[in-house]
Order: sequence, then structure tokens, then C-alpha cells
Amino acid sequence: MIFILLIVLLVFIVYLNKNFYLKKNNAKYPNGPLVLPIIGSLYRVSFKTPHLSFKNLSQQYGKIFSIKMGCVETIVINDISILQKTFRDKPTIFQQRFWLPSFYNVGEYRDIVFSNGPYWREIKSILKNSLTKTKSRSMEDLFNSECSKAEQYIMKKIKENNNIVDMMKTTKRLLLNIMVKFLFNISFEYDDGSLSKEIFDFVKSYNLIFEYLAKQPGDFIPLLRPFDTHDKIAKEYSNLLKFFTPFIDETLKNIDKENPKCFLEYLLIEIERDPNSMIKPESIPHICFSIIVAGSDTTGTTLEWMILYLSNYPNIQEKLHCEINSSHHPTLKEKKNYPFLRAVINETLRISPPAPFALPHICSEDTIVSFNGHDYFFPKYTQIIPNLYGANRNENEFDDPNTFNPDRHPSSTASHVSYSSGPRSCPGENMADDILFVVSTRLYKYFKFERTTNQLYDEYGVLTKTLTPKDYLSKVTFRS
Ligand code: HEM
Repeated sequence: MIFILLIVLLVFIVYLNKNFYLKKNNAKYPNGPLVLPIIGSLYRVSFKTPHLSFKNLSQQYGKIFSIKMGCVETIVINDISILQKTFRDKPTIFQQRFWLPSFYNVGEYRDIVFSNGPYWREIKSILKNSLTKTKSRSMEDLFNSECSKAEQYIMKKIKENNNIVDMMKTTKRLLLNIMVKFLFNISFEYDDGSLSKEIFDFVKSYNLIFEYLAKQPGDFIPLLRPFDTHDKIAKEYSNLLKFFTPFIDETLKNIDKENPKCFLEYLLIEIERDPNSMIKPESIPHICFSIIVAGSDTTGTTLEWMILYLSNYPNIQEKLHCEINSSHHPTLKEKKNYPFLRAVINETLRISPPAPFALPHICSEDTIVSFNGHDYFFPKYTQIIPNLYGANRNENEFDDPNTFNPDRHPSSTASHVSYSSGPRSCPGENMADDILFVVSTRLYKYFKFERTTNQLYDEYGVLTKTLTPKDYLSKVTFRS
């Protein structure tokens, strides 16, 4: 009897392992680890560091491999060229978001990040238009004024705390302020302003939502759905939306239709102008939330990583300081005159992409992806994970990929895919690059950042909402 059961189980396991038999024309379903009943190949994925698991699996199974995550058929892409070719050459097939059941609780698919179809196209195009290069450039004043507030805060902390400053907290706050100003034209003070409690509650709910989202076993294993806590996500999310209500009301009252001063005014004008618009007033808080989430933590984390690497490698920090330390302050128009700063930004984004595996896409039709003489079969409804971390650290593409080395970027071409690729790629890329440029030209001109210990700061980080450094403090000195 046991023998028969074992045979049945074995047959079942072979049946589950698509890579043994699934083909279309001559294209083969990508290889991957053994699939077990119920859990699939989840036994090969660390939930704390999935990006590292994917990277290790790609060394075993190739740049494109398959992995069944519980009940979800998944293909992971771990190479810059394959990723760009796949997402750009077949834009319509790969542009939809893969929906895990828990995603609905954040935005009800009315935001930008998780929505799909014509609604997503409409809102993404409005955001992109409001962020065209020229408009983003006109935000230079906004970035400079928020940055000068951050500098005053750093100076205050230098005096109060004997030069020891929590730069992680400071950059988080700076980016939250920039994004709120961009969305609502509202500015926050750093210390004890009347809005501090609201911001504190907002950040608390926002962190909790992401903690809960990471712990929904039913997303992958339907048998475990009773252990999901969607109600907690929904409750925190509705708390969080309250943060936006006063700003939205204020903007509605003072809207200047001829001369929109912030994204929300621009959005309201666009909706009113188009009688067929699919965006309803109830969707506005969801849209605002997704832009804040997508824009602030990613860009803030990149600044945190940059300070960490430049504290670990003081020679690189000095070389950067020399490039930007002139009496004339660099402006965005002069970006190309600062190749080393751009190389430092690109290298930081390459080695520590804030969104290490972006967000899942879905393959919406059976299709074949050809690369380097191999044809890979991507079946309809497969989840597609772009492993940006693995692609950016690919040994075949970069010498010594785990070492922070800005000199590897000799030209202005960005050699990383940290903003992903194709129609679903980051619409905030230019804005983020401009913020990183403006903030860095100021921080590394006026301040010197050092470690508070003799040991190098940890360069692996932890995965929370983004791939972020482990907490560190900085010794900050004002360069007179
Ligand atoms: C260093 C900074 C940033 C990085 C590394 C980054 C990276 C990314 C990545 C990897 C995605 C997912 C792409 C995909 O699914 O394939 C994304 C999506 C997105 N990002 Fe960014 N981002 C950054 C800054 C920003 C900023 C400043 C904004 C604000 C305007 C923004 C707005 C968005 C939005 C709205 C999406 C969703 C796009 C969609 O689903 O179609 N991001 N970003």
C-alpha cells in the first residue's frame, strides 16, 4: 500500500514539474527547482531575502528560470538584456500587473502601481505628462528649498549630538517632504510642527501595511488563506487614507486652473477636461498614496545607500567632493559636467536597487522569448518576476559585481535596470535622478560623512518595503 502511495506521489511530482514536458514549437519552459505538492518550490526561497534566493537559483538554472511559488507558476528573469528585450519587444504581453489576492486591500486596484488595463494607462499617462523633463526641471527650486531645510536640521543635530546624526531618518523625512510638496504643494517643518503627529501616524500605518503584506501565506498557498490577515491591511489602509483628506480638500478649494502648482491640481484639471475619464474623485487618495509610496522610500533609500557606501569608501567621497566643490553651485542643466557624481548615483542604484525584484507582472498570452539561440516558452497567466538585483549583479555583465566601484560607469549610459524596463517601468525615473543629483550636490559639498565605528557598514541590508541598509548613524562634519 505504502509503495503504491509513493508511486502515486512520484507520478504527481513529475506531473507538477512542467519543465520536464511543457513545450511550444521548439521552445522549452524554463528550467527550475523540483516542484512539490502544495508548496511548489517555495522551499528554495528565503522570505527574508528572496532576491538573494533568486540570484542563487539563477546561477543553478540560468538567466531565465521557472519556480512554482505555492500554486503560482512563476518565471524569473535575471539579466539586463533579456529583461529589456522581453518587456520592450512584447509590451502588451508583459505590461499587466500580476494580482496576488492581498494586493486588493491596498488601493482596490484604483491606484497606479496595482491597477491594470485602460484605467492604469490613463492615470500613468497623466503622471508621465506632469513629469516630463521640462516640468521636472522646473521642480529644481522645490528640491533645493526642501534640501536646504534638511541641511538646517543636520546642522542643528550636529550641534546637539556632537556630530552624530541619524542620516537614515533625515533622508526619509526629506523625501517624504519632497513628495508631499510635489503632490499637494504643502511643506512640512522638520521639528515639532503641528503636522508631526499626522506624519508619524501615516508612516506607522504605512510600515504596518507592508509588514502585513509580506505575511499573507494564502497569496501562494490557498489552503492557508484562513491565516491571512486582509482585515488588518484594510484597516490600516483606511486609517492611512485619512492623512490625505485635508490636503485634497485644501487643493480643491484653492485650485488654480490656469497655472497648476502641484500634481493634484494637474490631475483634477485633466479629469475635468476629459468627459470620458475613468478616474473618479474617490480614486484620488489611492492615486496619491501610490505615488508617495513609489517615490519616497525608493529615492530616500538610494540616498541612504549612497551615504553608507561613501562612508565605507572615504576616497570615493573625497573624489566626489572635489568634483562638486566649486563656488558655482551645479544646476540640473549642467548634469553632464558632473560625470563622477552621475557614476556614483548609477553605481549605488546598480549595487543596491531599492526595489530588488520590482513588482510582479503577468504574461497575458502564450509567447516565446528568444535569447542567444535559446527559445523559452512563457505560458499565459504565468507570474513574471524581474529580478533587478540579480540582473544588476550579473557576473557575466560586470567584473567583480559585488564591489562598489563607480569607475565602472565610464559613460553616461546607466548600466543598471533599477527602474525596470518597458511600459510598466518607473515613471518617476527622471524625477528621481534629478532629486538624487540636487540633493547629492548639496550634501557632499557642505558635509563630510564618516562611520561611527571602525568596521565597514553592512552592505547587504534588509528587505522591508525596499532593500534598505541596516540602521546606522553617521558622524557628520560641516565643511567650512
Ligand atoms: C531611485 C528611485 C526609484 C526607483 C529605483 C524606482 C523603481 C521602480 C520600479 C522598479 C518600479 C516597478 C517597475 C515594474 O513593475 O517593472 C517602479 C514603479 C513605479 N514608480 Fe518608481 N522608482 C523610483 C522613484 C520613483 C519616483 C520619484 C516616483 C514618483 C513620481 C515613482 C513612481 C512610480 C510609480 C507610480 C510606479 C508604478 C508604475 C506602474 O505600475 O506602471 N518612482 N519604480
